[in-house]
Amino acid sequence: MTVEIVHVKQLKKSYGTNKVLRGIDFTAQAGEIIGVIGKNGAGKSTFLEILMTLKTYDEGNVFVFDKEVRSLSTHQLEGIRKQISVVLQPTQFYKSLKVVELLKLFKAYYKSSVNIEKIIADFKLEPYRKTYFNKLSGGWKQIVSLAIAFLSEPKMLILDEPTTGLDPHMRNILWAYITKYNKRTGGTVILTTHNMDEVELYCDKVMLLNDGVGETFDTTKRILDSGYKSIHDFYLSKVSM
Ligand SMILES: Nc1ncnc2c1ncn2[C@@H]1O[C@H](COP(=O)(O)OP(=O)(O)OP(=O)(O)O)[C@@H](O)[C@H]1O
Repeated sequence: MTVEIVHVKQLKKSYGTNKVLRGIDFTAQAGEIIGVIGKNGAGKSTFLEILMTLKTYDEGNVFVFDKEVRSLSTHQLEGIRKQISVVLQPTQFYKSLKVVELLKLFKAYYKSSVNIEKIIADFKLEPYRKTYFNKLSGGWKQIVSLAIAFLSEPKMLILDEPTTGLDPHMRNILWAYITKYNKRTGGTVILTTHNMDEVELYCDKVMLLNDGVGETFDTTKRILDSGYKSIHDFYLSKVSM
């Protein structure tokens, strides 16, 4: 049986006169890993922020866990947000804490049963456990932010360009974690990336945002079976500069 986690119908969103989303249809079933792709400025982050319930929209319907986001009270929104994890930009607050302290703090906040030592091992954070967050390099800050996102054992994880700025080993570590989390908990992952190889390797489905609409929304396998050599080729043939 499939369980629908997100259902979007004819979603429209403008910033002033800039019509960014012009009628998006989209669904995410429990357990899917979906890659949202498209050129710079296509509206990927805007779309994800609407799914995170952080941004308002102008027209259409957005259902998350079967609830229409627009009609929810603040209290109901909080209930939904508890089940979603997102990677937000670290705040000033992070700076004064060591990696292990941050993880412990968020574990307590989320009332998570995840083992901190396992997270430290999985994300290769052992050498940095006592390093202050603000002394970490950009890529390691990102890894810590991602580790925090996994701490809550979310039903849905929304990641905006999670691998940008990570070296090849760290990308592999993150993808290994995402796929393990997905298999173990059946959690749904929706992410944006400009790396088409990652989409091809790890995503069940692909949503191509182009000119404000979902030009293609299909399984990675069907796209490849339809004759494209790779998702990279598919992207280049569909999207002009
Ligand atoms: N808060 C905002 N106010 C006004 N315009 C915005 C705002 N956020 C985004 N935009 C505009 O909306 C369009 C889509 O931006 P968005 O960041 O969603 O695209 P993106 O596909 O994530 O881009 P990238 O791949 O470069 O990160 C762009 O033209 C951008 O300038």
